[in-house]
Formats: sequence, C-alpha cells, structure tokens
Amino acid sequence: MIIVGLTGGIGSGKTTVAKMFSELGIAIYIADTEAKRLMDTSKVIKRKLIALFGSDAYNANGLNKTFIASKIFHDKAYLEQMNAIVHPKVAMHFKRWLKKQTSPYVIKEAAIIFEHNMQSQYDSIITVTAKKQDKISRVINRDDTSRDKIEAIMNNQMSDEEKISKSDFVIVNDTLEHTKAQVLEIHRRILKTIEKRKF
Ligand SMILES: CC(C)(COP(=O)(O)OP(=O)(O)OC[C@H]1O[C@@H](n2cnc3c(N)ncnc32)[C@H](O)[C@@H]1O)[C@@H](O)C(=O)NCCC(=O)NCCS
Ligand SMILES: Nc1ncnc2c1ncn2[C@@H]1O[C@H](COP(=O)(O)OP(=O)(O)OP(=O)(O)O)[C@@H](O)[C@H]1O
Repeated sequence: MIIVGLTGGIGSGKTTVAKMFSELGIAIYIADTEAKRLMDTSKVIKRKLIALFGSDAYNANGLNKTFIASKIFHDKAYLEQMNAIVHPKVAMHFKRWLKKQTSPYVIKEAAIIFEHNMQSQYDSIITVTAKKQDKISRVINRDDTSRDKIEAIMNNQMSDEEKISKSDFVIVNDTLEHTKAQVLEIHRRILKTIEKRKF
C-alpha cells in the first residue's frame, strides 16, 4: 500500500486538506486524533503519563490538555518523553488500520514526520503551508486560545522552509478553492505514479 504523509505546522490546514483527499475516495488516518483517543483510553499510557507529568495530567474530563500543552510546548524534553510513550502505540494502531484499507493509496496526517526522521516510512510527503497570520487567525477562530499560545507552539515547531525542502509536494493553503485545485493535481500525479509502477 502506498502511504502518503501529510504534515504542516499548527493551523496550516492539514485536516482540511485530509478531508479533501477523503472526498476523492482516499482513506485518511489522522495520527493526532488516534493519539488523543489512546491517551484517553489506554490504561498503560495513562499510567506512564501520570508518572511523567504527575496526577494533574488527567482531570474529571480525561486528559488535561491545557496542563499537558503548558508542559510540552515549552520544554522539548517533555515533548519527546510524551511522544515516546504515545507514538509507538499509534504506530501499532496505524499498522492494523492499514491492512484493512482498499483505496489506491492512503493519507496519513501527522504533525511530526521530519522531526523524528520518519520520512522513510512514507512513499511521498505533502507539506501544507499558509501565511503565518492566516494560521494564527484560523486557529483563534477554531479554538479558545490566544495568539501568544499559538506563537509559542509555532516557535517550537520545525520551520515551513525546512519541511518544504524535504517534501515531495507542497500545498499553499490560501483560499479553499485554490487548495482544492492543488489537492486534485497532487491526487492525479500520485495515481499516475501508481499506474506507472504497475507496468
Ligand atoms: C498536547 C495536547 C494535549 C494539546 O492539545 P491542544 O488542543 O492544546 O493543541 P493541539 O492538539 O491543537 O496541538 C497544537 C499543535 O501542536 C501539534 N502537536 C500536537 N501534539 C504534538 C506532538 N506530540 N508533537 C509535536 N506536535 C504536536 C499539533 O499538530 C498542532 O499543530 C494535544 O496536542 C495532544 O494530546 N497531543 C498528543 C497527541 C499527539 O502526539 N499528536 C501528534 C501526533 S502526530
Ligand atoms: N483555506 C482556508 N480558508 C479559511 N479557513 C481555513 C482554510 N483552511 C483551513 N481553515 C480553517 O482553519 C482552521 C485550521 O485548519 P485545520 O484544522 O485543517 O489545520 P491543522 O493544520 O489540521 O491544525 P492543527 O495543526 O492545529 O491540528 C480550521 O478551523 C479550518 O476550518
């Protein structure tokens, strides 16, 4: 199965783009959603996260997102330790999910691909970018958050330039119409490559 990675910084539009591929009949896997689900449901992960962050890691509603975000997005050591607890489980879940897919290729959306040197696990990688100001205003519209918090996360993420230099495709997410046209073009090119490989 051909695995296409979809990545980008905070608010770049990864999930929006993933949905556009889904409308073209492509199976999509959102690593972040699965990671969050596992963090809420897996007893092993919960135990390890409490050992790492203390009992504030969870509250009555489940994962204490505000508390965890305040830790990991300001301290790379915490981020890496949390990722080491959660991501192997997500990788196992993805493997099982992949076996069940029948679309010509699959899209795996993941915030971190290059950061962990995982590019070899993908046949092709798409980076989504947008103007910094667009990313910030879109996230503020979507979430109950502040410009300062978003900028703190941005400053902790790999730059768009570096991601782009390592990618096979780039999507500039300005207007939704333009983004859709770029998705369609990339979809066609991937299908063409798959067809060529068959002969
Ligand atoms: C830390 C949490 C609680 C913060 O939640 P919050 O709603 O405040 O932020 P949100 O999820 O929107 O993430 C903000 C930005 O950080 C990125 N991000 C999220 N988790 C991670 C991570 N583990 N490593 C690097 N970047 C991450 C997101 O893609 C996004 O660009 C939440 O992001 C989380 O549970 N993360 C762990 C899940 C995970 O590892 N996701 C990434 C899988 S690739
Ligand atoms: N081209 C666009 N025009 C207007 N709004 C957009 C556009 N692209 C995305 N959005 C909106 O911006 C917000 C961020 O987009 P999205 O959630 O797809 O980004 P993301 O990269 O997955 O975010 P995160 O990194 O936080 O997980 C969403 O509310 C989405 O509906």
